[in-house]
Amino acid sequence: MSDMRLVVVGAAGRMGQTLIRTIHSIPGATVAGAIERSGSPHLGKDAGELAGIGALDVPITDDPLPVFAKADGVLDFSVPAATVEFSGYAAQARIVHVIGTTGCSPEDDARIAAAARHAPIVKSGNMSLGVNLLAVLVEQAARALDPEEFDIEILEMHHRHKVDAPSGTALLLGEAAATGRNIALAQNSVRVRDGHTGARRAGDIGFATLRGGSVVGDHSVVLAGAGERITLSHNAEDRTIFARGAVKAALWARTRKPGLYSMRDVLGLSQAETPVLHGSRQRKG
Ligand SMILES: NC(=O)C1=CN([C@@H]2O[C@H](COP(=O)(O)OP(=O)(O)OC[C@H]3O[C@@H](n4cnc5c(N)ncnc54)[C@H](OP(=O)(O)O)[C@@H]3O)[C@@H](O)[C@H]2O)C=CC1
Ligand SMILES: O=C(O)C1=N[C@H](C(=O)O)C[C@H](O)C1
Repeated sequence: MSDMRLVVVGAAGRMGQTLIRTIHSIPGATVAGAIERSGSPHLGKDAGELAGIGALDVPITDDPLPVFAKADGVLDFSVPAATVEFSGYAAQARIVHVIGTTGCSPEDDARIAAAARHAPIVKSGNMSLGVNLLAVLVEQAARALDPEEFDIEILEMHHRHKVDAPSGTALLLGEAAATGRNIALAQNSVRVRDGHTGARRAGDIGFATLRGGSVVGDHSVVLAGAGERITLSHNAEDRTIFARGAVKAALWARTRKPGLYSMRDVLGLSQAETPVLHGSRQRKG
């Protein structure tokens, strides 16, 4: 099969630049376009030069339609309003849309699900192998432990520029815990505590958010019982882990039917009792 031609939207952002570098380093994929918002100071610049890998002859543009028409897939780590719009354009072009954008509302998610009727979409709050394996472990731990005896709290820390909370990953881990307990997260989560809150309700899944400095992404799930605590955690040290996952998702989705898929589907963790993850990374040269 020919190289997959991938467009990066939000190409000048932290993830956008990481994606340009990562696509360029992975066999089977090529940078076919780079999109930024209208008015961005980066319009017209070469995407490769901006990402620090030298010219790729891919100018950054704010006109997605002609770029999508010549591409096989879109990697999108931008903002919710743009992601919803791009999901419509990708559906129109019948190309893969990989969505890493977090902070989407239920209405945004409904529009993305509608677009997935026409093209394959992979959406996940975290594209890394480690976090998706962690989610499987959290689900298993939550299933194994009695909610009357073990309280679940999810703690996350990110860099000072992050705009949404709790993080997409914290919510993904909360969903995993809720699935393990066979409950709905929305009805059993406490996302903020302040003032005289009263005692903790058994069965709640709590969230706590820290922001500061340059932290790429730290997540811990604490299962706290009387006299003992289990902590399952993941620390992201480099954004390349998310970008590699996104490219892997695009290559995987290329041969899939229209539908909304998760990173667990891509990594084969959806059904796995004992996940086999050896040799899942590839690199050029
Ligand atoms: N799922 C995962 O694995 C991961 C998800 N993320 C998520 O990805 C998103 C981006 O994160 P990050 O790269 O740190 O953020 P940045 O702010 O660095 O990047 C976002 C980019 O999108 C651009 N943008 C805004 N509006 C549009 C538009 N209409 N069209 C095209 N581009 C637009 C921004 O431009 P400007 O700044 O000029 O407004 C910016 O360059 C966040 O939601 C984050 O949570 C991040 C890492 C991993
Ligand atoms: O904004 C970020 O940086 C990150 N966002 C994602 C999230 O909201 O969980 C994934 C990762 O933790 C980095």
